[in-house]
Amino acid sequence: MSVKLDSSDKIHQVLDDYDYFLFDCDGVLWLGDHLLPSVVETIQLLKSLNKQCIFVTNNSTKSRQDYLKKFAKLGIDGISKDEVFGSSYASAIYIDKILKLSKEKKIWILGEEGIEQELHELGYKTIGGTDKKLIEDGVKFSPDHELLSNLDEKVGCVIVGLTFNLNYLKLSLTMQYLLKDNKSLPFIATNIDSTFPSKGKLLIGAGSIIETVSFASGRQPDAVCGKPNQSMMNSIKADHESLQLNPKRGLMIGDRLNTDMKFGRDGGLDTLLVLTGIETEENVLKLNDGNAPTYYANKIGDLFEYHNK
Ligand SMILES: O=C(O)[C@H](O)[C@H](O)COP(=O)(O)O
Ligand SMILES: [Mg+2]
Repeated sequence: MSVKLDSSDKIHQVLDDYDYFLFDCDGVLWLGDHLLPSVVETIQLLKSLNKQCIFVTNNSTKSRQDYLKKFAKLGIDGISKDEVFGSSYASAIYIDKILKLSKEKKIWILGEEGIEQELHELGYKTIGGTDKKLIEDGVKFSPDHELLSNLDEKVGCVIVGLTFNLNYLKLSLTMQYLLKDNKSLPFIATNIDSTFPSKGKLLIGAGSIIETVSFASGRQPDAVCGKPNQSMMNSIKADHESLQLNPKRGLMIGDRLNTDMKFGRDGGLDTLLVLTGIETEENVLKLNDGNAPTYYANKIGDLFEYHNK
């Protein structure tokens, strides 16, 4: 049964019990560009107590560099690039270190800038993505579009993530590359999140876009790099030996059960679910012990607000 963090005593105990606080972003720190209450104060409190704060997001639309700008813009200071892990970065590392794709090859992207930047940083050339040619206003889609019949022979891999500027041409080109060479190009998905939490509304998530091209092409992704996949957890543990040695000194904080909470649990960490994103208290209370988060709270800011009571 999950313990609700709704008193100063419980919060003080949590602050004593953990040295590493792994934060999900969408639905925990913010909703879009809307910062959630007492987030800045909570991170300042944890840093003042010499706690390690690490940010682990499945949102592939931004690179780690872009997230540093967003943190600063929202007043969350003192965050460094090696404290940020995103599914765009995890996917780029997968293509480079696991697939070992030649830098002679190009990568077709159905996604936003974050994926482009992380791949470019590793020396890869990309096509698709934010290419303006693919979002020509007022241009009626034609199956005879020259790009559909002139696929780039240098493309060696397809990656799909959350795409805000989505259209039929991009979906169709992605499908052509997934079918190319007898369906032999590696198909990488950034994350499985079916929905995207925004202020006051739930939007379509990366997972739903990936399912669209997957269903159409008759292919399942060869790899899904975001949470709950442990690749980001292994990178974090590789950088933080004492967490590797004692994962129980780590607390994974998130708003989604099938990504964040599973990611933490599979990594051997304890887990805290906050109710400012995808899940409801009702969802949590009906869970059996095996899948129930260690703790839950109304919002992450309660760590600060109850600490000061
Ligand atoms: O659709 C998506 O990609 C997700 O909703 C979003 O990215 C979740 O990001 P996170 O909560 O892991 O920061
Ligand atoms: Mg989230």
